Formats: sequence, C-alpha cells, structure tokens
Amino acid sequence: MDQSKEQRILNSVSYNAVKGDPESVLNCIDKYCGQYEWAMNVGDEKGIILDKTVEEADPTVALEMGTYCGYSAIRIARLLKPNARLLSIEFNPEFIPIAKEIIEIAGLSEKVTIIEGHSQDIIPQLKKKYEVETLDFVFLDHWKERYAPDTILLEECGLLRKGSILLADNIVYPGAPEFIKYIRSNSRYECTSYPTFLEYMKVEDAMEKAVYMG
Ligand SMILES: O=C(NC/C=C/[C@H]1O[C@@H](Sc2ccncc2)[C@H](O)[C@@H]1O)c1cc([N+](=O)[O-])cc(O)c1O
Ligand SMILES: [Mg+2]
Repeated sequence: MDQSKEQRILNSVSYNAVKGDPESVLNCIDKYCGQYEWAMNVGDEKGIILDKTVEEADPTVALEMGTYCGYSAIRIARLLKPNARLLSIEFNPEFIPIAKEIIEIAGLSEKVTIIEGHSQDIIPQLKKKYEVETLDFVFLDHWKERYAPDTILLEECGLLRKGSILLADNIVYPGAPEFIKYIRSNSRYECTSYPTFLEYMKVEDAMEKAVYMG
C-alpha cells in the first residue's frame, strides 16, 4: 500500500528538519507543501496571524480543534511560556501518530496533548477529565460546520472566561458562514477580521478573532 500524503510530509520532516528546532520543522512542512503537495496546514502567511494572536493571549491553557499533521500545534506550542499547555483534538486515527511524530521532532511533545475524538464529545470532558478550568486561547481549524456549534458548546460547558480569545481559520475559503453569523451577531464577542490568503495559494482567505467578553 503506498504512503499517504501525510506520511510523505512526515518523511520530509524526519529527513530534512533539525531535531528539536520547531522553526526548521515549520519551514520544512511549508517548503514541502508549497513545492510538492498542497496540504491544509495553516501555513506561513496565516501562521503569522496565529503567532501574533497567541502572543496576545499568552495562554496558560490553549485548545486547538483539528490537529491534522501538527503544524499549527507546533506554531502555538513554540510560543507557550513554561508550564503552559496545548490540548489538540483530532478524530482521524491516521493523522494522530503522524502529528505526534512531527511534534516530537520539533521537541514540543511535553507541551502538546493530542486528544483523539470528535470535538463535540471531547469539549464536555475538558473540565473533569483534562483538568481544564477555563481556556485562554482556542484555535478553530477543524470541520467548518462545527465552528459555531462547538463555540456554543464551549460557552455552555463554562470553558470561556472574560478575555478568552478564539481564532478561526478559513473564514473565506472554504468558509464558515454559520460561525460568522453567530459570532458577529453575539454582543458577548468582540470580533476582528484578518483578510489574508489560503495556505500556499493565491486564493483569498481570512481569519476571525473573537474575544469573549463574559
Ligand atoms: O477542510 C479543512 N479543514 C478541515 C480540517 C479537519 C481536521 O480536523 C479533523 S476533523 C475534526 C477534528 C476534531 N473534532 C471534530 C472533527 C480532520 O481529521 C482534520 O485533521 C480545510 C480546507 C482547506 N481547503 O483549502 O480546502 C483549507 C484549510 O485551511 C482547511 O482547514
Ligand atoms: Mg485551515
């Protein structure tokens, strides 16, 4: 059985990246996906918006939905202060070992916990099973039709506090219209749109930041 694209991305990282150097892992993935095989990593352009938002949030506990190959988990985790942690939810069992290996090569395994499952099943477990009080930062990059219901679920589970920062990828392409409708019409969120481009493509995209006001 020939290898998956995600396995080929791991091969490239394993062969080319400097062990323990997150930047070199990110550069390797961006080079591979920019030159050989497109993949749905947030990428180097939108990655800068992600970096800036993580720095603004300076989270102690961060959540990501949609681990995929671990690219954004590395972007987030490399900026976390000591003792801060990232929980990343992924349901596709094929991606999980690949993401774990890529995060390990980046030297960030201590900071990242990949949780296998669907966001709607895991979110209600975060407080008791994963000892989360509230989330300081949330990156939404999973199924676009889950952005709105999962945001509502985070509220209902008491996981957001005054100042929690949400950042959503792909607001323009593929698009998350229900999420935009929900978040921008809800006075409890202060929203900011960041027009940008789709990873590795000259296609317009945008990211949306939403600060929960409690
Ligand atoms: O479809 C996109 N993303 C969906 C991402 C899905 C990721 O999250 C889980 S689904 C899940 C994880 C957790 N809980 C429930 C479901 C999948 O296994 C994948 O790892 C996408 C598509 C494009 N594009 O150009 O087509 C560009 C992007 O940046 C994208 O993010
Ligand atoms: Mg995305």
